[in-house]
Amino acid sequence: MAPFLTDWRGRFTGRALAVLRPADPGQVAQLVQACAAHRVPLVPQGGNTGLVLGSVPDTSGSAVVLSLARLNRVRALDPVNRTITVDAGCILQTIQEAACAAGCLFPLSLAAEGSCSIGGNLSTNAGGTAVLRYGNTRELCLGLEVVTAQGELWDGLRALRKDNTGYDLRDLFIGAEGTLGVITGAVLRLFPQPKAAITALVAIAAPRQALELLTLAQDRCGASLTGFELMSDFCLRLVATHFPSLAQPFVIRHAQYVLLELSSSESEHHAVGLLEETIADAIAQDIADDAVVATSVAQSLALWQLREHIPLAQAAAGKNIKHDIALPVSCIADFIDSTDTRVLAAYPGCQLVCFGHVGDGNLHYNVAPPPGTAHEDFLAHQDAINRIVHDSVAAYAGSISAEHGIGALKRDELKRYKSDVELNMMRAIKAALDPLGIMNPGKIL
Ligand SMILES: O=C(O)CC[C@@H](O)C(=O)O
Ligand SMILES: [Zn+2]
Repeated sequence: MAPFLTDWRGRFTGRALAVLRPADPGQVAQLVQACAAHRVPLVPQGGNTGLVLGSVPDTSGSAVVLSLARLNRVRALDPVNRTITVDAGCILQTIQEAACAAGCLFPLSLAAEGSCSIGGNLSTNAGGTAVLRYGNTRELCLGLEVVTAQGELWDGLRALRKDNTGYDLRDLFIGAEGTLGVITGAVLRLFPQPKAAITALVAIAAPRQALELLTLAQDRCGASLTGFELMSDFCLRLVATHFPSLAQPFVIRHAQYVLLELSSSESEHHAVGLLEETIADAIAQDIADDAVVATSVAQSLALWQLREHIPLAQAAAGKNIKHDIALPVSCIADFIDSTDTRVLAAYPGCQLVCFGHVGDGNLHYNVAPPPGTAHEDFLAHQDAINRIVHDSVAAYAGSISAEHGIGALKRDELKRYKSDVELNMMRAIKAALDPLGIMNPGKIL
């Protein structure tokens, strides 16, 4: 059972009575019925790539893990309706490839796409790198199939873009992290494939310039702007240390970088032209200091690899304290300035690994120990550091979880930052749909 009991970051290992591996939604329903009859808690699990301990059991050993991995079929694809219907255990990359083979795009894209599954993406309302243009997983889902906490199979696999027939149950299960029921299938939206996607790495002096560049790029490029990621020089140095084979384009270092992606429904020529004009404008207005534009798919991929290896480089460096936060885009530079000051005043020398989906107002504000300090020892400061960072998030009316969810890791933080009015509505929903409290207990609430 070992791989099902430990989280991706290796931070926590739970215990379980058993790992259940049903083959189809009917078997999931039967298993949930049996668990309900015997009051056995269930922990639904997809690819187990989550970062907030949402898909591993606690240490009581009283629960079973319900793996959806064998529910891995693409059920149907409708190129005219532009939808794909899939099992919950389908690997995200398999869905992307099936869409591509039909000349369509399924835009959800994140570093774990080779091993995460769509059920987990839906259950956490995963974000990733294409949210700016296509939205979160929630926006990409039209219908769901769910096994309720009573073990009934709800067929909500509607392939409709409009459906105003009462409470939106689909949206309740999305982002519920398996605490209300088990998602077993989904109807997802597909999009036309862009003709070209061009990437650039733009060097800037500070996060404030990233916001100016974002406004400029959105004004100039509109919906063609499909990616906008910020990363500090420290992040790229970390990648260079742990993945020296990845080429770093800048010889002279700059303080911050923006990875910018433009997609065109017209042609590569159009995308390159638009990107070059935008960057030239940014340099003329002193927003950007320098830039490299990828001139081939391989070069584009190499730039994205630098970005996607930041969490891997952090994992290789040792344990760190992660914050996945959302802010109004306009507050990002002020947030970084003021929070850096506060964290560094309390923990001189600690390493701030700040990067993320700035186009969506989503930062990964990760804190690692000062060089030479044992990473394990540093985790003792987790609560105090969370307090500084999350209080700062609250001061800017942000959110303590943008795209990773709450799981068990941030449950106490959620209690601190949500109002009683909101928490009580959430508890009422939980009690109504899962009165026995067997669905992923201890997660979120
Ligand atoms: O490890 C992190 O903090 C972020 C992981 C992921 O959301 C990413 O954007 O790469
Ligand atoms: Zn992210």
